[in-house]
Amino acid sequence: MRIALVAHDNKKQEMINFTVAYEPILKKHELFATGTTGQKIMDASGLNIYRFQSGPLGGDQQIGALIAQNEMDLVLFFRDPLTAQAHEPDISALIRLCDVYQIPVATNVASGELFIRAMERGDFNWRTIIREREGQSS
Ligand SMILES: O=C(CO)COP(=O)(O)O
Repeated sequence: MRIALVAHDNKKQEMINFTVAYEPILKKHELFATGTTGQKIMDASGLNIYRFQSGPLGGDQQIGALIAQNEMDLVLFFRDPLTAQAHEPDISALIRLCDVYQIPVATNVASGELFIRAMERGDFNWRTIIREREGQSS
């Protein structure tokens, strides 16, 4: 599974705690993140993460592009709902694309935990099937 990890500044510590706690599961997957989130996770854990640009500099859009190409399976985006973000349109666009392509997206740590456990149980194996099928037809 390809997993995108994104956290706004006030949620970065939650994301770090989350990824450290679930490192044994996460390390079995291909991980992507926006710039600062990815750096902080790598500093705190042994996880290897492909980092895009920082969110305000286009990182959310880069993740959105992978979703539009059907190359992302799960998005864990711990949003800060109490702080205005200069790149709000990019954030909305990323979440919108998740809905367009029916990609599971968790916007807080509670739903993130449910998703990670579901993934470990194999509940998201349908994503692999869809990706392989679409890969063959294109
Ligand atoms: O702003 C973000 C997502 O909208 C996150 O970006 P950073 O991980 O670079 O802080």
